[in-house]
Formats: sequence, structure tokens, C-alpha cells
Amino acid sequence: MDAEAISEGRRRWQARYDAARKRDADFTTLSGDAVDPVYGPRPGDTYEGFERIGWPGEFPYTRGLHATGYRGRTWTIRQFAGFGNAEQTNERYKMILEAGGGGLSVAFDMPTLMGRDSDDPRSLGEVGHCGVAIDSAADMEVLFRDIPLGEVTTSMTISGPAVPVFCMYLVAAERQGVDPGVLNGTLQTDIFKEYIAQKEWLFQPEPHLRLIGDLMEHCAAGIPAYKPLSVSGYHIREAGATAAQELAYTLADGFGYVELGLSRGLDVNRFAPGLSFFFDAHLDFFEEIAKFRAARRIWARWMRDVYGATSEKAQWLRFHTQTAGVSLTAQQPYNNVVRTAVEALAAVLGGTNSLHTNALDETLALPSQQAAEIALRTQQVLMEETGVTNVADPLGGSWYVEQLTDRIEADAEKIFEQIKERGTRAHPDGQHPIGPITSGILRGIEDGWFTGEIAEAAFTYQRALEKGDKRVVGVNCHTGSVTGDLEILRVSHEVEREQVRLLTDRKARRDDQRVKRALEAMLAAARDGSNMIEPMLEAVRAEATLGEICGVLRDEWGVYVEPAGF
Ligand SMILES: C[C@H](C(=O)O)C(=O)SCCNC(=O)CCNC(=O)[C@H](O)C(C)(C)COP(=O)(O)OP(=O)(O)OC[C@H]1O[C@@H](n2cnc3c(N)ncnc32)[C@H](O)[C@@H]1OP(=O)(O)O
Repeated sequence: MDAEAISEGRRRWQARYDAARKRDADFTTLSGDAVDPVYGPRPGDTYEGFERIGWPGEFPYTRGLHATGYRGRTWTIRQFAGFGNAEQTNERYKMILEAGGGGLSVAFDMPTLMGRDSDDPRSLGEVGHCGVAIDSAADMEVLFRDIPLGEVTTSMTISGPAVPVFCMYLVAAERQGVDPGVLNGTLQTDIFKEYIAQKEWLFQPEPHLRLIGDLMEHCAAGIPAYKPLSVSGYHIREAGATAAQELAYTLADGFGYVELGLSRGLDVNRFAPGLSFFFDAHLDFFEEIAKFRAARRIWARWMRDVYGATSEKAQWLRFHTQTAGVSLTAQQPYNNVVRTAVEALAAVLGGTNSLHTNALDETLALPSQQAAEIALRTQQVLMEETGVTNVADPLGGSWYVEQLTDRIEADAEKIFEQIKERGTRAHPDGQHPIGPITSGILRGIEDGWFTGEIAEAAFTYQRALEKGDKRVVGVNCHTGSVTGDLEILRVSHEVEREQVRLLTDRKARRDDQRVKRALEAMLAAARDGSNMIEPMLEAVRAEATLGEICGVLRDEWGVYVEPAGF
């Protein structure tokens, strides 16, 4: 790019920056020196390929979505939390908000994640263990007691039964007197990554995608600020994928949902802002920063050039990051605070919009109160003390980071080609039921391609670790010492007994006929192809349980069985 074009871009950025609101904060260095909000080539310099880097706040958004970077708004501190029953988790949320957490993030227990009630025989021993137990709208009400749903943005990590859980959230808002139309938050929903990596699916992919389409339609029409999909690379990475695989599979999944929206006749500029992303921040500091920068650039380009998005928000890739759970070690667990801080810094330098930092004891149990607080404070130390919020994309222009960004982008593009090619093999006539990328994803799930590729990458890493080529402190080098007693959070089995008692009591008090009629109406919608959200909401209002709703749909659509692979 020639010097004049670079200067022109800087002038555009400056105008945007000047017009935008900045936080009332000190943006000087620790020594008191002024720093610019962004740095770029010196006046008069040329820079080949600068259009791929650009300025924060403009296409292709490599350097961030906002001209002001974190000077306008810092990232959201969003700590993933939930355990025991709704009452206990509600207490933890109040602690998080009081300690300065910017938003909430619900972790559900395994029965809830699998669409089962607490009294289901398969739930035995799991109720309230890896998250909070939610059986019906009444639990959701307790979960958010004294927390104004119209004001706090809440993320819910749930995918198989995302839609009925979302309906419970809407009903909890109604019961608080909040208009559901003003809700802002995120539902994970992303089912592709369940088939690809995390394996918490319920139904066959096709009917499940139809249900997601209903959700997208409902939100685009009536809950404009809500993000009904958090397309997740985190679980793909944690299963052993490389950085480029994490990026490519996740963005491809995102393209799949865009194709789903388009196939339903929705306006891309209206529904695409409802797609957000969720990535892992692993330990290779620069590779992770490059991954985040490449993610924004690829997404913006595909959204504009392939899917015809013209509005800024429809081209934006917004993402939440969680530090890598898989990088934590049970050995010398206090070192995990350091690992998490480094990973969190990579996320911030990569311009994350929202962040969860893991607690040091998470390889052993759910976080204790103290470990959860240290994790939260880690973000606050980065935010308040280090100066990283002063300058947008401070590593932009680094030869290393720019080349890594280009390389990861090129690797991802190769993977998109492989996915597209699988789609062509599935539908050689070019008649894709949803879209070409979606056909490729569905074929890759069906024939175990994604799982195989991830397993291969995980195996390669494990072999390198065992040979000692890759080193982990406390595990295969510098072992011994740094011990100490950790307080371990244990969830009492009493929680399960109490939850089952509550559920039995609620079922005895509800109007069973109303529940039956509502479930039948929902089934009728499942069969006639009409949007299922309203009838599902009606069932939830009648206190139909999650297990009942998912049970009806399981019977109708069948459960998914994974193909065996070696
Ligand atoms: C591993 C575990 C498991 O499975 O067990 C999990 O999955 S845990 C998974 C947990 N998942 C999560 O927690 C997902 C969290 N995701 C989210 O919160 C969202 O989807 C998100 C990534 C888009 C972040 O949303 P957010 O509200 O926190 O942050 P945003 O970036 O959207 O910022 C909020 C508003 O401020 C605006 N804003 C932000 N920065 C600026 C700036 N510098 N200048 C001007 N405006 C700004 C945004 O445009 C937006 O407004 P406007 O909206 O008007 O544009």
C-alpha cells in the first residue's frame, strides 16, 4: 500500500476515534508518558499488504472491531460458574458481580446438558456436580433471583437442549417483569462442535439444525441484541486440535449457521450479528494472538464476499475466550495461575471481547471460592495494572505476528477447501439442502473426518510430550516441590436428594393437563414444520420439565449415534 493510502486510512481511523466515547481513565504508561491509541507505519512509509492489516474499527478488522480498542470499553470479565442447585449458584453469581465481574456465564450440570431431569435414573450421582441443576422454569427463576435480567448480560453454555433452556430463561425474565425483547446475552447452541468434539448431542443433525433455525428466526425477529449462537472452537481445541484446525473448523461451523439462516430466507444483516464466537487461549502466546487476528479477518472477508453481508455488525467477529483448561496440571497446581495469566494476556492482545480465566484447581474439581476469586483478580490485574488497554492491537506490524497471522489464515483456507470438497462429494449435483459448507460439515461428521483429524493432532502432540520434545513444568521437567494443600470444592449428594424432592413437589402442584396439551402442540409444530419456539415457551410456562420436552423430541427425531472410527 502506498504512503498516501496509508495516511488516508489513518485519517479515517482518527475521525472515528475522535467521535467515539472513551473511558474516563488514565492512558499513560506507568512512568506517566503519553501513548497513542494505536500505532502504524510512520508517515511517508509504504507497507506492502497493509490493506490486510489496516486500522482498528474498519474492514477487515484484523486489528479489532472498535477504533478505540479497549479505551472505549474494556473486555467483559465473564467467569463461567455453576454448581449444586439454583440457590447455591445464585449466591456465587452475586459474589462474582459484587467482585467486579461484568457479566454472567452459566455452567449446567451433566443431566441438564444432556436434556435429562434430576430424577432420571441416568442422572444419578451427577446432579449439581459439574454445574447447576436446572429442571424447569422455576429453577431458572431462582438462579437469577435478585439479578435484573434486563441489565446483566448472561451467557448460557448449553447446546443439545439449548432451545428449551433458552425458553426457561425467557420465562424467568417474564416472571421478573422484564420484556424478553430487551434481553442481551448469549446461548451456546452450537451443535456442530458437539458432533465434532465435545459429544454432548441429543438428536440427529438435520432436525437439530431445523430447531436452531427456528431459534435464529425467533431472535432475529424479536430479541435483536441477543446472540443465539456462540460458535465454539474451545471444545475442538481442548480435544486436541491445532490452532489452525480450531480456527478453521469453528469458522466453517459459523459459515454453516450463516447458510442455515440464508436457507430460511433470513436477512444476513439482521441475523449475523447474533452469531458470536468462543475460542481457546492456549499457551503458545504469539500463535494464539495471530489466531484471533486471523479469525476477525477471515470472517469479515467471507461475510462480505461470500455471504453478501453489508453492515458492519454482520461482518464483525466478536468472541469470548477461555484460557486452556487442558494446559492446567494437577502437579504443582499453583503454577496454573501463571499459565492462565499468560493465556489471558494472549486473548487480550488478540482483542478478545469477553474472557474467562480458569481457576488453579480446575484439573481437580470445580473451583473453590478462593480459586475462583484469584482467577477473576488475574483479569483485573491485567486490566488495571499492565497498560494493555491503552493501545489497540499493540503487536500489529510485528514481523513475527503478521506472518503467523497470514500463515494461520492460509492454513484455515486450505481446510475450508477440504470441507467444501466433502460437500461436493456428498452432493455432486450442487443441490445442497442448506449450503455447500454445511454439506461438507455434515459429511465430515458422518464419516468421522473431523474426529480423525483431531485425534491425529492430539496423538502427535502426546507423542512429542512423551519424547520430551514438548515440555510441561511439573510434568516432564522441573518436577517435584511447589506443593500445598488445596481447598477442594465438593458438592454434597444431599443436593441431588433435595433437587429431586423439589422437582417431585413442583410436578405434583402443576396443571398436568396444561403440560400435556402444551407438549402435544409442540410435537405438532415439530411435525408440521412451523416455528417451535412459541409452543415450547408455552410448555415451559406450564412447568414442563427439560426431560419431558427433550423426551418428546427424542422420540420424534431419534437420538444420534456416532459412527465408530479408529
Ligand atoms: C468450556 C465450557 C464448557 O463447555 O464446559 C464452556 O463452553 S464455557 C462458554 C462460556 N461462553 C461464554 O461465556 C460466551 C460469552 N459470549 C458473549 O458474552 C458474547 O457472545 C460476546 C462474545 C459477543 C461478548 O459480548 P459482551 O456483551 O460481553 O461484549 P461486546 O463486545 O459485545 O460489548 C458490549 C457492547 O459494548 C460495545 N463496545 C465494546 N467495545 C467498544 C468500544 N471500544 N467502543 C464502543 N463500543 C464498544 C459493543 O459493540 C457492544 O454493544 P452492541 O451490542 O450494541 O454492539
